[in-house]
Amino acid sequence: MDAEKMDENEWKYHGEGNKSLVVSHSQRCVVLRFLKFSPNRNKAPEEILRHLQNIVDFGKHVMKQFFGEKYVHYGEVVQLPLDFVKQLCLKIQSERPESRCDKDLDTLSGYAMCLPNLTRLQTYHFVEHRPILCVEIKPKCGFIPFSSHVSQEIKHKVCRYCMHQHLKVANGKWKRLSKYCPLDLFSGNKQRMHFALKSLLQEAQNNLKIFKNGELIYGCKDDQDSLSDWNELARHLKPFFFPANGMVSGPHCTRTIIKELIHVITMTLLSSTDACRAGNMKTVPISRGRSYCEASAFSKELVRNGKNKMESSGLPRGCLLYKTLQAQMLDMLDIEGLYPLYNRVEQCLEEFPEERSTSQIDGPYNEAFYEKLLDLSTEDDGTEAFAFTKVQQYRVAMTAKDCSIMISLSPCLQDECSAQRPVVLASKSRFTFSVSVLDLDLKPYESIPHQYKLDGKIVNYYLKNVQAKDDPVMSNLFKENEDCTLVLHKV
Ligand SMILES: O=P(O)(O)O[C@@H]1[C@@H](OP(=O)(O)O)[C@H](OP(=O)(O)O)[C@H](O)[C@H](OP(=O)(O)O)[C@H]1OP(=O)(O)O
Ligand SMILES: Nc1ncnc2c1ncn2[C@@H]1O[C@H](COP(=O)(O)OP(=O)(O)OP(=O)(O)O)[C@@H](O)[C@H]1O
Repeated sequence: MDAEKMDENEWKYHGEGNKSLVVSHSQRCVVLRFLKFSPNRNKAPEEILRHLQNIVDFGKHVMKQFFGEKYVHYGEVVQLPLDFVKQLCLKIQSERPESRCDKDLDTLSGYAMCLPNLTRLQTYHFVEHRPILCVEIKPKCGFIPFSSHVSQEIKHKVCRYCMHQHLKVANGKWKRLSKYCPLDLFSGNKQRMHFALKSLLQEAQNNLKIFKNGELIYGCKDDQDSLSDWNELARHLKPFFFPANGMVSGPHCTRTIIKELIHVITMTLLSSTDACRAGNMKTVPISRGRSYCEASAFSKELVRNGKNKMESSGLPRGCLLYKTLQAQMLDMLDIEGLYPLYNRVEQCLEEFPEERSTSQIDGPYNEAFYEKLLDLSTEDDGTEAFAFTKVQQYRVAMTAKDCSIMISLSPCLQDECSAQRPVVLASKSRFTFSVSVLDLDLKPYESIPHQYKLDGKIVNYYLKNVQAKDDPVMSNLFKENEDCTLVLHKV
């Protein structure tokens, strides 16, 4: 990128989350990712540079090891002319969703990250000219805590996402409850995965977005503003899935196209396209915890239909969902077991402030940082070293619980075949595809007390307002099925 020749008119607003804002280049397949801050909380340019460099290093030296080279695009830090950033900020301001405007784009440092535009690219080095469809999923936490530190039984039965839904609707963040349950998506069972994906399509919230040729065509722009018409989506998808035939439109056609989409996403999510270093390490306890969530609409439906076996086929070891789950499971103690260790770290830092840098809390996130994450013991020997390791593992797990998966699909012909590019088949079409993971910024050490409080709030709200009203017959039925365990392959 030639910093001298930056022209804000070549860039457009692409999207944003809570901490960063992304603009895409209109011709080239790259995006710029800027940090955002609350007004008047601007940091010194050197601090921002270090923060961004930390994000890149964390992707490069840590998350790449967990997820595999092909799945992680860590990009690079770039320095941009301040004038360009200021003009860009003015240009995109009107397109920003209101709910995200509590934070401002950093226009003072001139630093940003440059990344491949994953909604338009199949591989980093490949510029695509053919149409491209991209599905972004933020799957959230895919397991139920197995830690003995958990104090409320409900946390062993209902997953955090399903409990949190009730609090979010009560707080007005979303209008309706979603039927999506991450445990269904992470089950590896196709029927459960289909149900999870259909639920995401019904109520996308901030967990699903669909892009066509880099433009958002489905999902939330804003808490208030969402593109969620299935007929409209089917109209966009039809040329991808039924390129040759003139299927009539209507509800049947829409359903068929949506089914095709769900099938293709499931297959790509189960595909193994990369190997990684952490794949060889003995990771997290397997076959622990429950493999289904009592609140999942799928589970409830099965029980209602008198079926007492919850299928959990297990995820193939090489697929991105499996790797995401393994990284999430670095949270072995649950926030309830972790919080006392955080306090131990705090006490240590008070006495020995220099430990903050020795223990790499604020980086550098290098090979040494990664190596320290590999100690999976859960026996507390009372040392500070144990506490530091568990705190860092927890931060990595939280990052994996909040990342997004990007699946890009590009139609290809039958005779087009490449050893490097996997292919997924639909009934009447085929696609080359790639799967990537994004938003791999290490969660801050300082957010741990917030996590602890939020966990309490979510559980208490659920116990008071939801579980108390639930049918007791239902929970008795579930008791009969408690032998189901998480079936993951041994490593
Ligand atoms: O705590 P959660 O599960 O609500 O996750 C937060 C997300 O809310 P969600 O539930 O996905 O709607 C939240 O997403 P939204 O801003 O609500 O779209 C952020 O991703 C937040 O991360 P950070 O503080 O920006 O680093 C996320 O916070 P972390 O918990 O990952 O720190
Ligand atoms: N490399 C990329 N290519 C294409 N789109 C991207 C890329 N990186 C981010 N995006 C888009 O920008 C949105 C916001 O980015 P991101 O999730 O990194 O923001 P965030 O503020 O860190 O999120 P959070 O709210 O989870 O903290 C994403 O949901 C995605 O749609």
